[in-house]
Amino acid sequence: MSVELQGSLFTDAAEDFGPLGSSVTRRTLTRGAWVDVRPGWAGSVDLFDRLVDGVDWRAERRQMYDRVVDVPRLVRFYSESEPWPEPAMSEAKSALDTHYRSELGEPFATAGLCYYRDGSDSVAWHGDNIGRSAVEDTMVAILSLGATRQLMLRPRGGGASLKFTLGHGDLIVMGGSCQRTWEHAVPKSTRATGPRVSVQFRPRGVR
Ligand SMILES: O=C(O)CCC(=O)C(=O)O
Ligand SMILES: [Fe+2]
Repeated sequence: MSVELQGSLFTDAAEDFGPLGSSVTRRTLTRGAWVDVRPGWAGSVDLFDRLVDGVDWRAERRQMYDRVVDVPRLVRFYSESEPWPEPAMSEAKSALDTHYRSELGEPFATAGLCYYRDGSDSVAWHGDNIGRSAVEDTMVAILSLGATRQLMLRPRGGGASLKFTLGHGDLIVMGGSCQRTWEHAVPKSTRATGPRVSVQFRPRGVR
């Protein structure tokens, strides 16, 4: 490997998950909810490939009336007491903690991974409101890797939806009351769509 290449790799690695500082743009929603966006937070890592190949992905099943249906995506949830598969995930968490700790009042603790194999994988409208987020303000930070997909948000109970286009390395943070007053979804895409991995960081007791 040439010295020059080593140099550029070093530079790129140092740029991944850099301090969020003023690179984050906040959009205030209704009812005490907000969304922060930081495009291109992790542009240079090959974290996507390593997660796709290295994680023991599990099919998600969900009770729907009297049937159990497959949820069209693969998932893997890491608690805080379990080793995470990639050091880069811990680096991202550290940078998130540095930026949000005082506002959030606690560190991010868990990492949820979702693998959308193509455009027919999706997640339906929901709030991450299992646990404390059913009654408390909190934050859910999402690092999007791989193919570009839309994350939609809409007020719970009805109202116009907002579309956030998430490309490789983009960060979006849903905060305030967002998990209980708004819903989010990743709709199916009819376009030819490559695979995407979503990494969600949540505080303890929020799911
Ligand atoms: O794919 C995403 O970024 C969203 C995932 C999500 O909302 C969830 O797993 O709760
Ligand atoms: Fe969610």
